[in-house]
Amino acid sequence: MVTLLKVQGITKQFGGLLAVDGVNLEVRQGEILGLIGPNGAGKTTFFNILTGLYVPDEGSIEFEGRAIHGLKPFQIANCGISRTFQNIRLLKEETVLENVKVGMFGKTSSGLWSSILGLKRAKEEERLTEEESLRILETVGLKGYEGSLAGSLSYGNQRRVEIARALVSKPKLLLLDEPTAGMNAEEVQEMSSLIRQIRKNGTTVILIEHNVAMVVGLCDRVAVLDHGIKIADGTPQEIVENPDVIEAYIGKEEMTEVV
Ligand SMILES: Nc1ncnc2c1ncn2[C@@H]1O[C@H](COP(=O)(O)OP(=O)(O)OP(=O)(O)O)[C@@H](O)[C@H]1O
Repeated sequence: MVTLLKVQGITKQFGGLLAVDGVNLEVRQGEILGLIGPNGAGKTTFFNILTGLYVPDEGSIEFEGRAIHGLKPFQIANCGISRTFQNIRLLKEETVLENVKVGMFGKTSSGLWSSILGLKRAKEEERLTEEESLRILETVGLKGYEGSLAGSLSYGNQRRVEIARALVSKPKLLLLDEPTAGMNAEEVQEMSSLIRQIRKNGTTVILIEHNVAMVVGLCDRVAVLDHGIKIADGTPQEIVENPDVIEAYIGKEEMTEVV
């Protein structure tokens, strides 16, 4: 399988704390990779490094063979990496459609002045963005919600809007930071189906997730962080049987439930 993302020796320190410590990780095109680990293990910091919010102290990141560490967030987004956040970040007083269209920001080629002056090219881009946003809303199961205020939607549906916003720019790699946080069992099932659909449509996924049963059922491979160090990487079955993982993270009882 083709390697999409290759991370080598990535390290990030905050004061005396090594939040991410020499992490190596390869992500293959078309896979769903789970990233798990206890609270404070460095998972979100790792996403922040991948997306350019943090510059790593050491290490390299290649995306499709091109070095991307040190690039600005918008440059990394333009390479085809998109994300959602742990805490829902929507414009709650705006419509669902407007929220999704925001995901195209920086992608359209018409400049600010063309937009303000309503030039033909800007209008055409606006129409295409709207069309694509409506298509993505249908993919994530929100057809008919485009005119609703984002803040009026259920928690689960707000998460879908966030995912739609991340997908509208047609990313090659989607990073999902705890997409099922606060969801009930039915919503978790629906989220798993949506992630499978996203992969089927051609997007590779890295998923930070605390719900181990979901990770085991959904992911092709799982990587485990503990205190910033990657302690394991393998198939879900290998991970749930790995003694280091059991000790560091989940505890024997919980692990046996999902094996
Ligand atoms: N900007 C920052 N400044 C200082 N410390 C930070 C910063 N960002 C993260 N940290 C610290 O780095 C460590 C890793 O945090 P991170 O949020 O990456 O963990 P996590 O695995 O995502 O945890 P959780 O599962 O709770 O979301 C934590 O100790 C955190 O307090």
